[in-house]
Amino acid sequence: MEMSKTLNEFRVGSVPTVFYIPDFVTESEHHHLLKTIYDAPISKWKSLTNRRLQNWGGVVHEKGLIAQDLPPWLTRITERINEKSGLFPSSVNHVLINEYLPNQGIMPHQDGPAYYPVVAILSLGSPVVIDFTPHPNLSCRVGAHGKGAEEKMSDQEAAVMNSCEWLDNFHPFSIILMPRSLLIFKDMVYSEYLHGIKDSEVHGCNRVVNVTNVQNHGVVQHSSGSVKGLDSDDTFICRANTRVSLTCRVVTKVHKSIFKF
Ligand SMILES: O=C(O)CCC(=O)C(=O)O
Ligand SMILES: [Fe+2]
Repeated sequence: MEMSKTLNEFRVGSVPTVFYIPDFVTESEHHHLLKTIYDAPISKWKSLTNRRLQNWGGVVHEKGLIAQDLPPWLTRITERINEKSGLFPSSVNHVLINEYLPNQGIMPHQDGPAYYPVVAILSLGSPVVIDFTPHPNLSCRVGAHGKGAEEKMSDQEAAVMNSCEWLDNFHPFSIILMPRSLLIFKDMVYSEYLHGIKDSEVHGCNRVVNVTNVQNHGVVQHSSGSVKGLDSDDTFICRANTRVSLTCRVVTKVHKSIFKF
């Protein structure tokens, strides 16, 4: 990341709380991170049905984080994320490392209330497309301004809800995550959108909002109509390799130990 640039210069798309920073780590750091991740004991990996993950920083419980110090090879990265973004209230204290084979992904989801509503995702390995979709309940929640469902909306509030204003502002969008890039999203994108990665080897790019960031890499292809599920002239990327991502967050409630003395 160029020192002179402010975070705002990395904003992408039409929502104001998504940032895409290319080249956040160097080629050499990329290589060493992957090596260190794969040098971890096999027991460090937890296998899920559609991906593997390593959990660093401790276990997240309902009541907060049973904290464990992050290893220095991770704090070197998380401290840079803290410093360059200026968006976290304290040091990043939790890192989830996800590994995806080319036909694996992660279902559309929200990260939930245990975390401070800022996420920084460092990408390694194969490029992928991450999709953001407005939460199905969004219309109710935005329209009611946080009121309980049983509370009645005023006519004015109902008018706001039905106006094009929010409809125009909340639509699906996608971002290509190149290796070595950092994606940051926060606030309403954290709370009002779902994010997910399709479990297919081909990812459509028609809704990608950061195409200019990836133009030089030659990864985006144009369909001639012969790729399954794509219309002619649709754009797409092919995932040939494994992707590894580091999801860096702050768990606000921290317990040093589960034992009381
Ligand atoms: O791998 C990614 O880019 C997304 C990971 C994610 O959404 C999560 O760990 O909650
Ligand atoms: Fe997530």
